Amino acid sequence: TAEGFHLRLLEHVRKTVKPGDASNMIATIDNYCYTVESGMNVGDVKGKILDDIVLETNPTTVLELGTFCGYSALRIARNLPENSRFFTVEFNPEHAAVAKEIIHTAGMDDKIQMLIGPSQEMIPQFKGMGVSHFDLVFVDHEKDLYKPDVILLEKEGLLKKGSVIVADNVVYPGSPDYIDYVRNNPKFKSTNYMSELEYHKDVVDAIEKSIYIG
Ligand SMILES: Oc1cc(-c2ccc(F)cc2)cc2cncnc12
Ligand SMILES: [Mg+2]
Repeated sequence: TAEGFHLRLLEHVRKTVKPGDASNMIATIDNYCYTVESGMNVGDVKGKILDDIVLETNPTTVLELGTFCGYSALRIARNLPENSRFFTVEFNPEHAAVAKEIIHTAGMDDKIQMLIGPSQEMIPQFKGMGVSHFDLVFVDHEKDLYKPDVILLEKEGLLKKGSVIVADNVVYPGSPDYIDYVRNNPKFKSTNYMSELEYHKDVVDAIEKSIYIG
């Protein structure tokens, strides 16, 4: 069962990974998910779309909602310029503990700051941490929180003209209220990137990129 996936993945990583190498960690996680059991990481196919958007945006301040095991945190951090600030929020302490070890083993501690707690409580704290706004936000947590959290980010003044919101799973499992909100909101310009569910070629999923125009 998916229950305990993070612990089985961590055991596999401890036995096989080459420390200090983020790309090797990413490949190791993908290989485990293709050959042993799939986890809810964004994966390599949608991960490439995410990589391209990060490289195109070249963000200096980034937020991820939904760390899980740290896979997408590594994909994002790997493509950030020097002296950028990257925060990732995870509410599940067991997942966060696995992510912390995976990020540490990959040698990316100094690029990624993990916060453990509910996104609705974490988001109001960023101004006080010296964050003026986020250039890019990757939304990949509880699908029912996509819309309220993006609304909260705007309310907190954490979006600026040109800020990019990248949302995973807008088809499967789907976040219909978020898609409806962001596509019908004149403050956002959205693009859909059709793809497939991680590690499942036969299941359709998509990434939505929404640029905040304020
Ligand atoms: O990318 C994702 C995929 C799935 C998921 C659900 C059901 C299923 F059968 C397969 C995969 C769940 C997620 C929860 N949070 C963030 N991302 C997720
Ligand atoms: Mg996802």
